[in-house]
Amino acid sequence: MGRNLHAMSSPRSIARRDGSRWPEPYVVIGMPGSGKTTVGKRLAKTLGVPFADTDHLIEVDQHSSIPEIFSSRGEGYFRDTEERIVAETLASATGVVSLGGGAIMREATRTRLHDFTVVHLTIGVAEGSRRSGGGNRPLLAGSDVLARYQQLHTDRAPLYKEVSTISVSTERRSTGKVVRELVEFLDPVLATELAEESNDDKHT
Ligand SMILES: Nc1ncnc2c1ncn2[C@@H]1O[C@H](COP(=O)(O)OP(=O)(O)OP(=O)(O)O)[C@@H](O)[C@H]1O
Ligand SMILES: O=C(O)C1=C[C@@H](O)[C@@H](O)[C@H](O)C1
Ligand SMILES: [Mg+2]
Repeated sequence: MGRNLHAMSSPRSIARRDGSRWPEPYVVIGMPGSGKTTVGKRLAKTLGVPFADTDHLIEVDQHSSIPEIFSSRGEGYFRDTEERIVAETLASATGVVSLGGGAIMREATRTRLHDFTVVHLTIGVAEGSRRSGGGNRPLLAGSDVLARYQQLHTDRAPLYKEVSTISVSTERRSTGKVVRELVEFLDPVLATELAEESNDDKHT
């Protein structure tokens, strides 16, 4: 296991590309900009399982974008909605589920996550805040992004740690590399098959 990946325990389920077995979803958590959507989508594609992103499901449920929900209803309303959507999604989803960056702030959500294989994507404060700029993240909109990102990181780091099964860095590493490492941990049989396929491709 490389220095970029730390496993706290074994995965609870094995997902196969043919869809034969994945009794419960893998859940992806991490700071804004850590790559939950990007890595989650690619991981699901590689495993051949469905992908869901609770930020997107909240927007569908509310017929509104996340910045609009924050500005018209406030953060408390957003967090209540998020807690409900995360609970519904975890109760019914299979495959890979990426959560919003702050979902783990709710104790009820952390308690639910104790039953799942949780992948924590980590990122340094400088790179994470650089990736999170722009207007689409209400908690990080405007100026002083670095200082606010640092504060969120300090507040949340112990909460991510509390619920994660495995943590992997996405700093200065391609999405493909991160996904390959995750598949080696979550489904070693598939990882070997994929490595063999890629070797065959190189020799044909
Ligand atoms: N491994 C990577 N290397 C470089 N850039 C990346 C990597 N992974 C993601 N990014 C870029 O970082 C930005 C944020 O990624 P993404 O939207 O997947 O993060 P997120 O964790 O889902 O964020 P949020 O919490 O806001 O939903 C995107 O522009 C994406 O292209
Ligand atoms: O870190 C956060 O608190 C957030 C992250 C995003 O994924 C969204 O869920 C929303 O912008 C809040
Ligand atoms: Mg996202």
